[in-house]
Amino acid sequence: MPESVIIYPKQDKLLDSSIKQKAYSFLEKLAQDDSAPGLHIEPVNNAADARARTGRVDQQYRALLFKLTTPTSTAYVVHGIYNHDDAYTVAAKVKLTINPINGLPEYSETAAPDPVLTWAEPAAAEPLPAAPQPLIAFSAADLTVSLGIPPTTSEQAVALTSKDALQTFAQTLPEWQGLALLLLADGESISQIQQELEIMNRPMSHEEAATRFVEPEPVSDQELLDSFDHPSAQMGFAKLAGADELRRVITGGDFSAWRVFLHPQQRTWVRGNWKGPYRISGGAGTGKTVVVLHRARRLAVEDPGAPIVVTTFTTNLAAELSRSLERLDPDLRFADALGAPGLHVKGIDALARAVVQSAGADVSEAVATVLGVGRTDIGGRTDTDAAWRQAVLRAGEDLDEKLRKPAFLAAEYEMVILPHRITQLADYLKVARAGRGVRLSRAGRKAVWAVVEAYRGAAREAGTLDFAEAASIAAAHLEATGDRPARHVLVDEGQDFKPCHWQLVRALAPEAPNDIFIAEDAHQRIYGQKLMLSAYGIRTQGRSRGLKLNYRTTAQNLAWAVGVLTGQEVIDSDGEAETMAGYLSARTGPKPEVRSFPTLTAELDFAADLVGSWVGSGDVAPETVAVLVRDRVTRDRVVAGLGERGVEVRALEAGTVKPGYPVALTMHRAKGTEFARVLLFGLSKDSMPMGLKAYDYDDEELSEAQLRERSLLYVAASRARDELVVTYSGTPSSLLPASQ
Ligand SMILES: Nc1ncnc2c1ncn2[C@@H]1O[C@H](COP(=O)(O)OP(=O)(O)OP(=O)(O)O)[C@@H](O)[C@H]1O
Repeated sequence: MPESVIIYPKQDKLLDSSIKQKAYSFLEKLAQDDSAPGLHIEPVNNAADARARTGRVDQQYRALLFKLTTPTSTAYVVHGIYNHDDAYTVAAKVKLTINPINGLPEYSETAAPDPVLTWAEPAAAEPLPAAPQPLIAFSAADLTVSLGIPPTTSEQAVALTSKDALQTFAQTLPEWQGLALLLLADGESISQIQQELEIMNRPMSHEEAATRFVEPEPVSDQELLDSFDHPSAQMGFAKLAGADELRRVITGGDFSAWRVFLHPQQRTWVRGNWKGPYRISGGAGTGKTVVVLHRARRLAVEDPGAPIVVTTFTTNLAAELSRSLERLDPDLRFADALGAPGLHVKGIDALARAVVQSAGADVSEAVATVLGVGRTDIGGRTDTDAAWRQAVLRAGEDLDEKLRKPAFLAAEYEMVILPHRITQLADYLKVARAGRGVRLSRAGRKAVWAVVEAYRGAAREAGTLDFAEAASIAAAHLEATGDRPARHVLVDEGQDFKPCHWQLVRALAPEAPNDIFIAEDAHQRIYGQKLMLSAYGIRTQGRSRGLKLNYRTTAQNLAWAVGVLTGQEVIDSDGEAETMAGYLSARTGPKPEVRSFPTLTAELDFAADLVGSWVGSGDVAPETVAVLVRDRVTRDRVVAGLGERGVEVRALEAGTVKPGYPVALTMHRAKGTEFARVLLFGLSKDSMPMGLKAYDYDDEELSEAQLRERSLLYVAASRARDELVVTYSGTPSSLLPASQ
């Protein structure tokens, strides 16, 4: 019995939770055998389209489908799951057709459109200026004949004058149309949009187009089926071949299932070939990780013998990348050992450690290059903060009082001394300290160097290395031996990498086409300091225009998150100002709520009620609800406080989110994750910004540290897919954006 292809609409809210399970099992059976008894796949009397079929989901619900039959396959396009009678009413109106201008599949309604327009502009929301400026600078006819946006939609779109109304309107349209309108309103030209969406227009007059939209030309099932392969069609529909893929996407239920389908813009980065390193940038949730995953897969499939490294800043994120790659393609070949064919997915510090360990006794030479004295007892890990304090006590008497801080010393070490492989005072006295805020006189440098020698001496005695030293030594080892254990290196969350990490990335792969691919967002820099990639041998070949479309968060959550960074200058790793202009989301939802409480107890009471109601609603899986906090102490307080109030929440440290319970985690731990509903808890003046005193030795470093705290709040807020609530007790944090 031949399996059917299911073409499924990519809509979050297609199915309500009460019907989900039944709908899943109906579609699974349909994919396996459309003649199975119980499915009742039947043509519809009086249907607008002869391809319409209904299927029995249960006693109450019917699926409305469009059946496409070709000599080699059968496909069902799912229109929706409806109450029994509604399915027939919809079937009487809707036709599956092909857009006469651009060839994309679409539904057309035979009856007049519903006069109740939910997207209508709110009358009182904005004072009406004498002549309101339209947001879209093109005529309705242009939108129709050049892009294929239906005439009525085009007329409505060009009349809109408020962004909110456009946003709401865009949501009611097929995804490619909504996106095209948002991009037009953002100032893009029609030809830019044609390129981005990879659409061509069949030339015709406006009159002819208007007729074609009302009376579409007949199209064959084969043509319709093929039209779903168009990249822009894949924005709105998922073509699922066979029960396995269906199960992965539908019952998988998690957002990452959508990673299977790429936006045309993303495909360019996945498929592109470049002579050397390439870097993409984009705001939170714009699909950078998705690009990295798909590109890694593409390289692994195209070049099966190649050792490929996929790396990121933390071990947790690396584990997540590895799981996502397995989900994306269960047949991918993974390599446990660095240098073996296949995908080797590891955090950058773990990679450094692996290189150092595998070097055996030979590592001594690289240790000497970096630290001045060769040794092989390097198994331990230096506790950097304590070690710098000790070194200051031992040798810091000449060091300016305000520079005796671990934060200053660690930054000087990681940003200047290690990357330049400085092992002697004479070299430190000469080195250019580009990019460092603090000025140092000759005597100042001598005083710093004395502390560095004490730091290194203590680590030598203890047999330890710190993370930056390990990365530096790993890079030096690979450089010296000429060993290049990877053919391709892909980096996610590159904004947090430190100079030694980049030196290691460079040393992992030989300079060759497609050697290094980097995804980063300078706005999310929460660990590192700004730097120039070119200083570490990574010269990116022209920078890719940043990704702008946010797939994760609603426009409302996005606006709040962006508000946290408004007015801040953020520099990317080519030394250029990174902009958030044009960053947009096509999804809408409730406005984030900021709630103030007189006491922590009251804040916890509210948090317990809120989290309890989110979980109790059954709209979302419990593990997609998260409480994000600034530090571990608050996290544990939330877990205990909510527990006492009868709401079980699990603290998330290492490992993955387990199903069944909401989670509480620090904002740092939340990097790279996403949740349906997020509570940012404890956003009071005393808890955020945190730890700035450590940087008060220099104004520039202090403002970088402040920016990192802002970025951290931006990271946290941009984890929220649908709903975001922010609470504090007492005085609010100064980082909260002014109410919008
Ligand atoms: N083409 C796409 N279609 C639908 N959803 C997508 C697409 N690309 C990405 N997404 C979804 O958008 C969300 C964000 O993607 P991703 O994690 O790759 O973004 P990111 O840019 O790496 O975010 P961050 O920088 O915040 O970690 C994910 O849920 C992802 O599955």
